[in-house]
Amino acid sequence: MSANESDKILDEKNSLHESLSKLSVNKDESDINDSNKAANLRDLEKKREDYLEWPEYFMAVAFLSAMRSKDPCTQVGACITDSNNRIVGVGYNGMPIGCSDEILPWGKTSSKPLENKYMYVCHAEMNAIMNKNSADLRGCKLYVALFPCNECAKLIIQAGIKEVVYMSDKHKSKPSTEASKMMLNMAGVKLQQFVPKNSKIVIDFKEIDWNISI
Ligand SMILES: O=c1ccn([C@H]2C[C@H](O)[C@@H](COP(=O)(O)O)O2)c(=O)[nH]1
Ligand SMILES: [Zn+2]
Repeated sequence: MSANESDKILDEKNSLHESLSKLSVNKDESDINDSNKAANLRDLEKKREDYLEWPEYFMAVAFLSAMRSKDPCTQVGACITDSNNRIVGVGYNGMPIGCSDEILPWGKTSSKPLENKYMYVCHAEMNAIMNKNSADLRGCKLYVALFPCNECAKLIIQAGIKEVVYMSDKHKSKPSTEASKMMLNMAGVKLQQFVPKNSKIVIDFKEIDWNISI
């Protein structure tokens, strides 16, 4: 055999080898794809593990409700639940029914008390209690974005709510928060700061694959 012929045979052999190894890489990829598909199908037959737990869900409802607030500084939401984990009241801070939130003030820095929001705004907890859809709230839990003020604490106690789960305690040094804590403790209302398991809970309508056109 000539040197030329032997080179040609060697080239053909190398090229065959290359094609075979490409085929085997493709086969590996397709094996991985198949096993991913199988795993996804198996997942669809099992209970989901990343669903929202009750406390996360109720606090998220409180925060969603806060998004309805027109207060430019602080939006507070509250969600009341019964012993069967049913939501029995939801509310956010806003002006009283029939009192125009276009006319009443939203500011807080006027030297005239009548020109500040504080005289008029109904607190989230008050609205959640007033909006209740069950006969009474005895033994219920209240989930709220901000630790309740002293006025809300009185309503919580009188309504028979037995536990307050709050997110922020940013006004802890205010006398109204101190008075609130004193009364809630005296009345035996359990206080628990919420520790979120999820740093984010997102509803992205565009991500939901239900053929919704946005
Ligand atoms: O227990 C509470 C305390 C306060 N709020 C509401 C009332 C106001 O609308 C804001 C507080 O306004 P700032 O500008 O932060 O003073 O929060 C409530 O709903 N519940
Ligand atoms: Zn309050």
